[in-house]
Amino acid sequence: MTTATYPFAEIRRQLHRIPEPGFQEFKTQKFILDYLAGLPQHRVEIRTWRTGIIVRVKGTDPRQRIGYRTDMDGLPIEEETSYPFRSSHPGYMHACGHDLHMSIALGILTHFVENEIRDDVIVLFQPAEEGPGGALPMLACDELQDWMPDMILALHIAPEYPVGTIAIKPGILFANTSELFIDLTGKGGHAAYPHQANDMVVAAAQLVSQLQTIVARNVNPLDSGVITIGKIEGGTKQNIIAEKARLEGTIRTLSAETMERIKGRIEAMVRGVEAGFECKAAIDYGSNYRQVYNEETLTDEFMSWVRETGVMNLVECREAMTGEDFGYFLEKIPGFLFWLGVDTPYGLHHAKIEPDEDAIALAVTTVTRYIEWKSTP
Ligand SMILES: CC(=O)N[C@@H](CCC[C@H](N)C(=O)O)C(=O)O
Repeated sequence: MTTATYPFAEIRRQLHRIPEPGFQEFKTQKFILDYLAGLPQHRVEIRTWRTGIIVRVKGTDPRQRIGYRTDMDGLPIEEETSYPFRSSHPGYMHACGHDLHMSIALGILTHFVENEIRDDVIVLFQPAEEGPGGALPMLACDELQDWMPDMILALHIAPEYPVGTIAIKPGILFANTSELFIDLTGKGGHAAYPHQANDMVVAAAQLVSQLQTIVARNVNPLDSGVITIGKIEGGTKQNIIAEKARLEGTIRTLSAETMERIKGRIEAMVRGVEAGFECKAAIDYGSNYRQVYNEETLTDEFMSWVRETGVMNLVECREAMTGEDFGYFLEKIPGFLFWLGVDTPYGLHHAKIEPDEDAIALAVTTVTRYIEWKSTP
């Protein structure tokens, strides 16, 4: 961790203390609203939507609305960083950088409150990116309709790149995602009488192993897919045969066709487990996110601008199997998302991740300069 004194790093630390689940970002929303209340009000209009916030920074002679979006929610992870400003919410942590994303959004917004710009700048604080997904309902909400941006951008922290790096590519950047929940119900019983029960721990174990064959055996090796089961629950006590088990996971693909193929194979395997173990199974796909697809013209232009200005180092990266509901914004509005290097040995969703806060000021400078450039007559 650096000892950055930049004010938005301090804001990030305060936000880091209060990670909240999707659509429960009440303290986060209040913190941001309190901050916004301290800004000169004649340049801003503020609307709330559920736990989200939409801010319009008024341009002097607006010809377009330029959007910038940040996510807001934390993750159910018990923090293990060395920070003195660790999460004050037991079992919750900002482990995906949304605290940095929000502080950068506030830095950008503050810049345009203090420095006039021709066009309107719309800053979106979007809840529930980690699930169940705030982007789709936010896009449909009444509060956004007359402020809908003409172009939009966002960033995501990237642990693997040095500070001062932007990594991006035109076209697909993040995968299609689908959550996966499978509930198995059999017959419980005494541990010593397996012949009188249907053990759902054994059924779940077999199903997890079978699911791992789908990408290896059913997906074209030249295509990409991931099935991760991140959580298994089952049973009640060590000497009771489990009546119920639940698998929770996520599916990732680079194409909609592969997503359908994988879901078809999951359904077939689950039917097989039902028959084989004489149990009942229910599949729920939870929330699904569209791929993040960077609009080619704007992305190429942004990449050239970064190279020419030298504001940061530019890396043309490969696509990743991460998901982001910002993909829904990009389906409707031309724009792009880029990775922002934060140089930490621990990856996203890790309890020890400590992003380098020097990236915050660099991101604010880069995005504000870019928006100013796009807004120049
Ligand atoms: C950037 C990032 O880590 N995003 C999350 C999005 C989660 C989508 C959904 N809840 C799922 O688990 O499928 C990710 O895990 O990639």
